[in-house]
Amino acid sequence: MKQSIYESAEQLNQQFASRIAGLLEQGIAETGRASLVVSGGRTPQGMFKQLSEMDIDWSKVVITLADERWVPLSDDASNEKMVREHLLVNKASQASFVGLKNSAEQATDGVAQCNQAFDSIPTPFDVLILGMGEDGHTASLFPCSEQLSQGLDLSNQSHYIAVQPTTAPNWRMSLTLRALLDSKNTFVHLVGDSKRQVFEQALAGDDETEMPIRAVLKQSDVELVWAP
Ligand SMILES: O=C(O)[C@H](O)[C@@H](O)[C@H](O)[C@H](O)COP(=O)(O)O
Repeated sequence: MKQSIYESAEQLNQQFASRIAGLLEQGIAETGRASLVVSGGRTPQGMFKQLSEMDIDWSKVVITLADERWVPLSDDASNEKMVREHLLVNKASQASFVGLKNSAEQATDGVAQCNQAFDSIPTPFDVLILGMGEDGHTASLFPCSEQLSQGLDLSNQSHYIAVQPTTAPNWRMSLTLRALLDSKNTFVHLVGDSKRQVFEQALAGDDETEMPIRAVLKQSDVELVWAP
């Protein structure tokens, strides 16, 4: 597996952001548009700031999320809120954004609308950036959730799945494994020694229901991007 290891999170943020910008430019040159799928959580925030300042034609870029927490957009747990504050600013404010949280009361009732909105995202994705939780979840494919098997089922035609983690608050909306695999460039972006250890553990084993990130690692050409 390709690994890009940096000395510090600052160095990672700068260099990773410029690589992503290059891949998006390449996508625009090839097809006129490009898609960037990002994850929520804390890890990407510093990198988003750097990326937002990259000088590319953001008006041709569609940004979306790998997963979302089913909370109002004003809630601090909202990944869309975080992306709007950290990524859809500066030059990147010209990008289009496809959010996952919609007006459905329950995440399960929001899946159909997410699937419709998916049509406006160029596929295969140009860039997919995944995070990972300490339990081996990625996007919102949580090992503890009842819905995991549907999320990992490659014959599932839905692009999204509503998920209830038992170890984290809020229902989620997540891209399914099948949708996650349809990307030209897939990165797992991790910071810190404990995440690195969990990642090594994921690489060393086989059981996808124990650590769902394994399903992505086994089936796509993932690059690890890491800093201490
Ligand atoms: O909405 C989310 O929770 C995510 O997209 C999730 O998959 C995240 O990437 C990991 O939980 C890591 O989160 P941290 O970066 O906060 O550790």
